[in-house]
Amino acid sequence: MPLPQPRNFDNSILQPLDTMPAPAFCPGFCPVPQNPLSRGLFSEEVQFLDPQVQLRTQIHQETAPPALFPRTSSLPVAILQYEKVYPQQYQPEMSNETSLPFQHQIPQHFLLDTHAADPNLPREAMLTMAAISWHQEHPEERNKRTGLPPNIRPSLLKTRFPPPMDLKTGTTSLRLVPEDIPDQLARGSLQQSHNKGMIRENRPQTNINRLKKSLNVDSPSFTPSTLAVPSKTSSISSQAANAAPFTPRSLASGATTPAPQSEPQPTFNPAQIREFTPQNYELSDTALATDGASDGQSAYDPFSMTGVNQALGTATPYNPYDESNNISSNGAGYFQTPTPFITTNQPLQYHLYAPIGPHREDILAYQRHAHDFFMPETLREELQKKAEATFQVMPNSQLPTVDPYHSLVALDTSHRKSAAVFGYPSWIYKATSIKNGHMYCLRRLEGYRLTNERAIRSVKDWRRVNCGGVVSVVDAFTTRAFGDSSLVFVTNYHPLSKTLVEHHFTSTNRFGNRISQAVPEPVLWSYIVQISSAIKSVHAANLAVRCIDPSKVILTEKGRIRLNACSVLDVVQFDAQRPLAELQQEDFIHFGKLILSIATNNLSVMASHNLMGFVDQLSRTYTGELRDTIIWLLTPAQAPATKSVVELLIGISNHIVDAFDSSLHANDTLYSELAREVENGRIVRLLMKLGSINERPDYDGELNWSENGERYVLKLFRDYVFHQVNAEGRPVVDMGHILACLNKLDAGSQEKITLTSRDEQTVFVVSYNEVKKQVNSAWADLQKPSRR
Ligand SMILES: Nc1ncnc2c1ncn2[C@@H]1O[C@H](COP(=O)(O)OP(=O)(O)OP(=O)(O)O)[C@@H](O)[C@H]1O
Repeated sequence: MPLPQPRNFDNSILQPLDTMPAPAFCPGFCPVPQNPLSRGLFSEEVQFLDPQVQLRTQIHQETAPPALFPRTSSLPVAILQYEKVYPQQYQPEMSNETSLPFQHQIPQHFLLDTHAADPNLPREAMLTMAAISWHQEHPEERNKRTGLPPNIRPSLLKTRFPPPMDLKTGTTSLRLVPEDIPDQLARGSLQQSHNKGMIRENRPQTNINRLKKSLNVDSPSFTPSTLAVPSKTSSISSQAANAAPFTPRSLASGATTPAPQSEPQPTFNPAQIREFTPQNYELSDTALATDGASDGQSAYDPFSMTGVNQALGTATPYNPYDESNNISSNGAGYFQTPTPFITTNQPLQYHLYAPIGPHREDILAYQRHAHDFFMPETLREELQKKAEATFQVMPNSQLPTVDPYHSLVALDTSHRKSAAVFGYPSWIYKATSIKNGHMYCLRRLEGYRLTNERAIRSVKDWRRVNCGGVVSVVDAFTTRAFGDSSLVFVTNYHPLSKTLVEHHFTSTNRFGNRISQAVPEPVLWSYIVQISSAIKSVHAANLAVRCIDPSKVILTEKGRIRLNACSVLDVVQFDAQRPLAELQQEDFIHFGKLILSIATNNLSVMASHNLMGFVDQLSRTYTGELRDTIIWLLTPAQAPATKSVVELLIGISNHIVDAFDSSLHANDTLYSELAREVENGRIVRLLMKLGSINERPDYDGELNWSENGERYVLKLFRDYVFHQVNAEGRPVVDMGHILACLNKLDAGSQEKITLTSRDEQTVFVVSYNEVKKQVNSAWADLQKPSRR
């Protein structure tokens, strides 16, 4: 079969597809990403819409410039800057500006740095100098060798995925299409594709018969009717959307009548195809040309900020995320009635979230790990473990319900209970309150008999103590639910907390021997500052802590301690009626012993009366200032003088400032993490909206609701974000791309993207802002009450 000769191609590369011999080398286009990762052999598939011909050319890797491919390159190259030509014309035709034989159409978003979350995307393409000069220097030879009609022009075959990145086999596709497709063919093809309902076609189009039937973006049949006659009600004008890509050539050149109108056909009227008819494209926006200045006319903009709205002259009638609109802002509402379900005790798979593999430190700003978009793994794991501990239940538990607390879980780590601290063995449980669903910590003193009602009422005073360094006391009562007479103290629950004994005195080496490691001095100062602040609050409430013991101070987060079991001794030793001033002075001594025991790593300090030996040990490891502070705490004031906590605070003010500063830093860090999660929360909301709209089987009796009007663009947008494929039809899975797209959608960016229908016959160029309005409009539809 004699092959038609494309004007711009050396006919040596013309091969019929069905025989498909090894393609001959032909200099041509080579999209070359700047990122050195993507270097490698690159081939291009060139197809002609001419039913007879499909071409395939192989681009040799040696077309790459020496600078980019030092090992293999030898030929000089010219670099095409597509940014220059793209905004003016998206029409797949030869660019006069560059006087190059083919213009490789790369959608603009591939060229933008902001889109560079995927480092694989090329930002410019190359044409070998050899190819340019051959085409320029041999016009006659080229005409002689290539015989395609002059209306054959190249265009992109696939635009919905980024040009490929496969190191070895990356391919992209060009195709050549006639400038004016015979109308019969066009009509037939479009009708077919319309009837097929845009059935997905994933495979690269290699079938000539398919080409016969299909259209391309050049076809005038796809011209929206409203583009031909721009009107005020047209929601997307070509000017507004920079929608040159949608403009048939005749429109771009100033003609107002596209080809189909000059030859009316009863079988096809593009204006009847809802997908391509902009009258439903944007329900309320009449001024897209003003770059979103008409936002106020949309039903609502849930993401708008007041300041921005003012700047844009917009008004938001209803913002569903406005705090005032929230029905319930208390997350605890979700857990109000936890059911005591039986669960196998499987640990969460924390490792699944952890970034695995080598960490590359030398990556550029835009080459980020997916994990960079989320909170640090350590923090996430800590929070998840705490959540898991909080909602842990004990299947088949023998523990009773202690009204109003149920689902008791024992927190004690040992069965051996000493009565050393309170005079009674004490047990600790986590429990859920039936009143509000919150978790509390129950401390049960076994075998306690209440003799004086006033004793238990003293706990009420502890409710007034509101200090971050004290575990809040909620309630106290006696109960026989455990089969004995028990006294129960209810305090706040801090999941996965450890006592200072567990934290500092139980670490062992691999032989089971205790490690005695000196606790760093800054840690001790941090404890001193925190406990001083707690004591200040307690003393200010006319109470005494009484129980400052390493086993009754809990570590709830890293470096964060709280005084626990306050109020217990007030009840248990109520009858002793010791004066408050004496108890408060005693607090300083207990405080001094606590720090001394941690500093010397010796628990016997707490019971010892001769402390000077321990104090002397301090000077080996710690500064004189710490030693002096401990001595001050341990030394009773000479009567009638008393020590006050304010005195202490003045003495350690230096360290208080340090602690305050590090607390501010920690606060800042958490705040920025929180801000990052806020963005992720927004993305989840966007996904929920898109998920509700996309592929909805019917809406208000309308079966194709999710396929029609603006929803069709959303469907294509979903493909663009989630279903990208490379030239071989393989999925391109890039979380960076997904997140970047969704963030831009959320922000309503003016950046334009190219959306291609699944049969690759229709191309929309829309901005994220327009897609965002479509999402909001469709979402508003869904929220409307039924019309029936
Ligand atoms: N409010 C609380 N929230 C969460 N866990 C707590 C709370 N209070 C104590 N715990 C945990 O319960 C466990 C037991 O605490 P407890 O005060 O009984 O210490 P202990 O070392 O068992 O002392 P003792 O031998 O005197 O009973 C510890 O792991 C502690 O971290």
